[in-house]
Amino acid sequence: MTDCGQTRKLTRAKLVVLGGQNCGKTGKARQTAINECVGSAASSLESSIRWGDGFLLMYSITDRCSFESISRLKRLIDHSKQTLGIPTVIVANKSDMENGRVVRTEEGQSLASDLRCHFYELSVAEGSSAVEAAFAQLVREVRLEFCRHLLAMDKRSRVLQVRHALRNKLTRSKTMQW
Ligand SMILES: Nc1nc2c(ncn2[C@@H]2O[C@H](COP(=O)(O)OP(=O)(O)OP(=O)(O)O)[C@@H](O)[C@H]2O)c(=O)[nH]1
Repeated sequence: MTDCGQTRKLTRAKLVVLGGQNCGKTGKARQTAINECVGSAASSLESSIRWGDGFLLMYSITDRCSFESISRLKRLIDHSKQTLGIPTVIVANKSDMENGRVVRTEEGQSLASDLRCHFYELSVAEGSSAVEAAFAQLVREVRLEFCRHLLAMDKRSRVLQVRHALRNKLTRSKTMQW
């Protein structure tokens, strides 16, 4: 077991909800009663991405444009963070509006699988338990990433310590030879 959860804790995950207009971002952020910081794209997109630790990308099943913007947003996040491993979940909202559906569930699932993200189809308006589940998944991923980061830093600092000790030893033996 690692110590990253015990000695150094991630006190708050910074979560950002991004997506096209009218897809339900505001409702979702407001509904989420978890102890995390939730932001949406009120500031510029770039600064929201820089600020965030985890991203919830939302589209509406009644709006194909919002669906098509998801890949672009994911690319922007990957580019800005310079890594593909940023915690991200994809949410298809307005599942209660079956009559107006223009994006099939399988399309959302397939996109999420291509982008290696968890996928949820839900209705913010109906307040389904999937809303909480999506955020909980994102928080879990952010915590996991934080642990990975700490472990990598610990490993790097151990390597530096060993290198330093070796250098000291080598310097001492050289001094003795002289
Ligand atoms: N039927 C239905 N309507 C929803 C749902 N979620 C949000 N809405 C409605 O969609 C509209 C837009 O919701 P918002 O939460 O303001 O969407 P937004 O993405 O923050 O919108 P922008 O401010 O334009 O970015 C509102 O009229 C909501 O009531 C849902 O799950 N089902």
